[in-house]
Amino acid sequence: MKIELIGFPMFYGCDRPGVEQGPDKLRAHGLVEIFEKNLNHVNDRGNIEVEQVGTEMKYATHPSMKYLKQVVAGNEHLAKAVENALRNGRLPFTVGGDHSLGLGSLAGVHGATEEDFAVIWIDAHADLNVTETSPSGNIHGMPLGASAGLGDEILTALYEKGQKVKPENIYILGLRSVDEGEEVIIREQGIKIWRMTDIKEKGMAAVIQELLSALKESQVQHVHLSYDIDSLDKTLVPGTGTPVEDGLGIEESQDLIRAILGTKLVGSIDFVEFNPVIDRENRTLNSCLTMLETFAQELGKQN
Ligand SMILES: NC(=[NH2+])NCCC[C@H](N)C(=O)O
Ligand SMILES: [Mn+2]
Ligand SMILES: [Mn+2]
Repeated sequence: MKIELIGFPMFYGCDRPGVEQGPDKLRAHGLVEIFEKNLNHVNDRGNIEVEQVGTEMKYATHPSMKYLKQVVAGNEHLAKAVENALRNGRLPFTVGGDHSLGLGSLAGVHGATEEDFAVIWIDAHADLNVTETSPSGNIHGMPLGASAGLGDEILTALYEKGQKVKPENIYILGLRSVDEGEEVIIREQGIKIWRMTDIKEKGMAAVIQELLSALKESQVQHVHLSYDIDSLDKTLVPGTGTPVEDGLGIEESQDLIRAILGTKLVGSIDFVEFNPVIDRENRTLNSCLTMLETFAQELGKQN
């Protein structure tokens, strides 16, 4: 298993500075070494270039989608990097930055894979908004919807025109903050979800079984795993822009990650929304390092 680490230092998608420091903060605390300890081939290709602009650019390209041009430009670069990594036989592991990077990541996966692939989105939020349903205008609330071909063409046509992933191949886990418009999209598109209430009711083991059997049935050969750290309970991640209570515990999250990676179908990963500037007592940093260690260990078993 060869890993390509990609940093995506962007805050434009969440409109909250600090999250762009996530990749370098994690590097300073051993990100690369965590992977090297567990895997033979790790290439840190550094950070994707992100244009630096001031707040006057927030609504310069669109009346409600913030920093639209900058988000699109950065994600076009990311898509290329992800596609290249996959074509070179590596697993792209993209570290954010805000979750708008799902746009570039999924576009890159779509570019490199011939067949349908699945997306597992672990998140307190659905990130399925379109311009009309978004309560904030923050594009990090839209990447999954746009990748499914919903909403404004500027986002759906990013990197390549059209839908990147079929709604029937989307699985969201950890949900507990879903906007009204997103609820409608989930229903209409038949997107498979497990809310925190489902996880608490059934237990993580049962949810994992449901997820794995649905995946198996779909027969996809590539799974993209997008991990938003705000899926964890807000007490574990004070350093994230949109924390939500009643989230996953570390062990639950580790069980889930181990089971998903255990399928050996995961070919690309995102790790997003760590904002070191608003962290408290390094709680979020430590949660991130613990989870990254779990990712690395499990990927290491795939040799
Ligand atoms: N990737 C995230 N943390 N997304 C949070 C999105 C919050 C809210 N649903 C919005 O669209 O503004
Ligand atoms: Mn998210
Ligand atoms: Mn989230």
